[in-house]
This record gives sequence, C-alpha cells and structure tokens, in this order.
Amino acid sequence: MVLKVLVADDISMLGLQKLDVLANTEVVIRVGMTESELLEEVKDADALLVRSQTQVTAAVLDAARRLRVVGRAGVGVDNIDVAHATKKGVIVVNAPDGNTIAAAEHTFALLMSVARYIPLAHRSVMAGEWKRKNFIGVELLGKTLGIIGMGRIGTEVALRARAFKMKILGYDPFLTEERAAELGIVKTDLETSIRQADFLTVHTPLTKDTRHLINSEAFASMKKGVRIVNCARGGIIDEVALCAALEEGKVAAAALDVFENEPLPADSPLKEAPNLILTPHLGASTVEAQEQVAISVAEEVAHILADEPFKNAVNLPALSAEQLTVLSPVLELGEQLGAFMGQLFSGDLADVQITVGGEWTKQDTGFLSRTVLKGLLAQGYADEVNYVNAPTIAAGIGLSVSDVKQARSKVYTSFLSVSASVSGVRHTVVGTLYNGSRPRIVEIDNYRIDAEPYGSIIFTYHMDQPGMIGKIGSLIGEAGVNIASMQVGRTESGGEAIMLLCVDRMVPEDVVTNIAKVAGVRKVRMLQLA
Ligand SMILES: NC(=O)C1=CN([C@@H]2O[C@H](COP(=O)(O)OP(=O)(O)OC[C@H]3O[C@@H](n4cnc5c(N)ncnc54)[C@H](O)[C@@H]3O)[C@@H](O)[C@H]2O)C=CC1
Ligand SMILES: O=C(O)CCC(=O)C(=O)O
Repeated sequence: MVLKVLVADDISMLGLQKLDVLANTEVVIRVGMTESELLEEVKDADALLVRSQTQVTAAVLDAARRLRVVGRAGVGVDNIDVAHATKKGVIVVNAPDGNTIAAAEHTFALLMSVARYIPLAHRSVMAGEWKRKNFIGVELLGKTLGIIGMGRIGTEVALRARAFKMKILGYDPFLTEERAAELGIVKTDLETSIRQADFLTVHTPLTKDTRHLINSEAFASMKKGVRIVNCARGGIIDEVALCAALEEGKVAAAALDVFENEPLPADSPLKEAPNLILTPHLGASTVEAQEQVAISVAEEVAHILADEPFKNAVNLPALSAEQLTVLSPVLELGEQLGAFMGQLFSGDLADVQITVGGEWTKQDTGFLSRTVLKGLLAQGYADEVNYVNAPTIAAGIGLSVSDVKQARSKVYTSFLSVSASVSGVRHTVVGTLYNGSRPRIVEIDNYRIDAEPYGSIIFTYHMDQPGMIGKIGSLIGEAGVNIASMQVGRTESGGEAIMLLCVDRMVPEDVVTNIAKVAGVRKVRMLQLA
C-alpha cells in the first residue's frame, strides 16, 4: 500500500525532502484547502503535516481512516484537537526547538518597537509628517521586564534582556530559584511580575489556565505606562481589555503578533487602538526557523511511519532510541502479559495494577503501562487500541489503573506483574526476561510456571490427579495438532492444578469442548497470542 503524507500548510521543502527516505510514499501538498477539501483529502492520509493555519478538528480526525500521525511544524498545538487525536490513537508530534530563537528575536523586535514606536513613526513619515515630539520613547536600560512563561522562548528573551541591562522578573510554575539565579533573573509570583513590570511579555501556551491571564483586573494592577508584548498566543491577553487599557493610557504601547482570531478580522477594534503594533503571526517566520521546524517534524513523521523511535510526541511519553533499545523486550513482555491476562480471564475488568520490580525500577518505565493496557484492552474490551489511546480508553470504560514500583524482588532480578479484578476475582500474571531479552510467564495467580507468552496456547484448570496430562494430550494429538511444550503447576498435591500447553496451531472448537468434558477438568481456554 502506498503511504500518503498530506501537507496542508506552507512547509519548507528542505523538510519535506526528509520524507524521501520512506519507500512507497506519496507526498501530497495541498496548501490552503477549504474545510470540505481537507475532510476529503485526509480520508486516506497516513500522516498530516500542518503549521498553525490548518485547524485539525475532531471532524478532520474522524474523517481520516488511516491517519497515524499529525505533525506540527512549530511549537503550539492549539490548532489540533489533541484530546480527540489521542482518543483515536493518532500521534501528535511537534517541532519544539526549531523556532525558539526566531520567536525570541521577534519578541525583542516588538519590545524595541513598543519602547520607541518604530512602526508608528514609520507610518507617520510615510504619510509626509515629521512629528518628532510624538514619538518620544523610553530606554530599556534599568527597566523591569516581567516574563510570564519561562520555557524555551521566555528564557531566550531573558538572556537578551540581560544584554540590555534590564531587571528581569520571571513567573512560571516550573521555574526554580536555582534556575532563576542561573539565568540572572528574579523568580516571582504572577501578580508581582504584573504589578512591577515596566515591560511585560507572555510566553506560555494557550490553555484554559492562560486564556485571558492578562485581563482587565491584571491591567488595573499594572504600573501606568506599562508596555506589553504578546508573541505567544492570541487569547492569553484579553483583547477587549487591552484596547480599553490603551485608550485610557494605562498601557503606553503594546505589540501583538498573535490574535484571538487569525487572520485578524477586517473590522477588529485592535486596528483602531492607539499605540498598538500588529504583526501577522511572524514569530517563527525566519528562513532558519522554517527550515529547522520542517526538517524536525518531517524526520519525526518519517520515523513514525517507518515504526522507528521518535521523540517529540505531545500525546505520548518520550522514549529515546537508547531507552527503547534497553526497554523494548520489557515493553514486549508487558504487551504479551496484558494479552495473556485478557484472554485467560475474560469478564468485567476493574482495578488494574501494574507492578515493575527489581532492577527495572531504575529505568523510566512510564511507557510500560501503555503496552500492558494495549495488550489487555485489545482482548475484546476496545477496538483499535494502541499505545496512544490505551490510557484514554481505559479511563473511558472507568478502569482504574495504578502503576507501582517495587525495588526489591525476592526471586527475580526484575519482574513485571499485572494484576486485575475480573468479574470480581483478582488475578495476577507475573513475567520476567530470560537473558535480558526472552519474555517468560513465571507466575499465574499462585502457580509457578515457566512459559513463553507467544503463539497458540491451551490452558486448563484441573484436579491434580494421575492421567490428566495423557488424556488432554491425546485429545490434542488426535486432532493432529503438535504440542511444542507443556508446563504444569500445582499449589498442593491432589489439589487444583494448571496446565499450559504451547501448540503449533489452534485446535478446533470441538476439541476444546472435549477437553472440558474430561473428568477433573474445571476450565479450559484456548489462547492466541501474537
Ligand atoms: N508567535 C509565534 O510565531 C510563536 C509562538 N509560539 C508560542 O510560544 C509558546 C511558548 O513556546 P516555548 O517557549 O517554546 O514553549 P515551552 O513549553 O518551552 O514554554 C512554555 C512555558 O510556559 C509555562 N507555563 C504554562 N502555563 C503557565 C501559566 N499558567 N503561567 C505561567 N507559565 C506557564 C510552562 O511551564 C513552560 O515553561 C508556545 O506555546 C506557542 O504558543 C511559539 C513559537 C512561535
Ligand atoms: O507556524 C508558524 O508560523 C507559527 C509558529 C507558532 O506559532 C508556533 O510554533 O507555535
């Protein structure tokens, strides 16, 4: 099958060329599609590449039957319905680093512009005026710059502001005192940054917490004559409140690169507000940034379509190639244990506990519960489950999932245990790796066992009495099916026992029925693992 990569926004060809490594792939560039054209084009797309223009809505994701990844050539993913993508098992990747410097430099250009009214002065000169008194600015030297959001871009802005000898206040829930000291800035709370700033710049994503973070109440608490820049996302600053603050002179000047509605509507009141400088979302618009984000996102998409490790997913925990090399047999064990558990104990599933024990607790095993859940939920609890949507599906069916780390292991160097309540009965399956790479099931409930979790398996619960192995083995043999290996386990002599037979292929249903009829057999299950 030919893979289709749909490019819906203007993305540098240098990046798109990175997709050439994919065999059998068609790159379809359709910039500026209407919504209905996008809904049609995305139907058979395996990957969708966008910048900030294309809205990747739930409807777009629902229309896409084969979509595996949405790649965002940039940072902000607020034009993508990430929650819906996650539910549908579609990976969302972005390019977090490529445009940091471009956005920081544009922020600085805007800071200089609000200090010295440069675009307004330019417009006046072009109109034939020479009004030097109208454009008396202020210096940055010694002024206080408040930075809300001290991530990649906020940090680069701070470093540049230091060169201008500004006093810098930073607010970010993740900013530590140590990091602030290292950067030569003062860590404050939100209110202090807003109250004390001569210049204020925002560098957070747009979220429910940051929408209208700078509102009329915030403007009221600011210094008179404050200057404001938003080169992050429209909506972080309340545009109506900003217009009012500019009108009354509370804000001396402001600059916006981003807007609540983009493109800016023709009748936007922002166009009439005094001392307001507007740029059309140019923060990332440098040759360098556009090449970097395009290359980064195209490489990520190519990795995903080729089933290779990738790092910039916004809806999956990061897993480096090195981590993946170390962890991949453990992840495989997790998926196999989940599948084994789901097939052996079918019923109403509740309260899954995933315990990592021994040496593995030293690894970042954040991904592991996804593989266990994928294996488990695929056994009739959900359709189309993958690593992206497994936790969302679990939450959707009301399944509580807990991850536990147990540093000490009495028996195994490392182990993984999956325990769940199935129709009110708690069951546990434990696995480990032999020689660090070969998955084995080593415990089923209280039974010790040693079996490979692959292929066709016949599993019985029966009385521990003479002749059981022979009778069951004969029924399988008479059906012409070869037994590759056999494991038995019991808790006490003459009590209940288990038998796990790895067979070369599935036995017919009537053979399973006949095994169930053997005197002493309590339950029989035929499992088919990958
Ligand atoms: N104008 C443009 O063309 C561009 C705009 N952007 C925007 O800039 C934003 C920031 O980009 P980066 O610095 O690369 O992201 P980042 O993820 O490195 O930094 C964002 C920071 O905001 C902080 N934050 C989140 N919620 C907060 C809150 N309520 N209060 C204070 N801080 C909060 C986070 O802790 C984080 O440190 C992006 O989300 C994007 O929307 C990014 C690139 C270009
Ligand atoms: O793609 C663009 O030009 C916008 C960049 C941006 O806003 C982002 O990376 O968040």
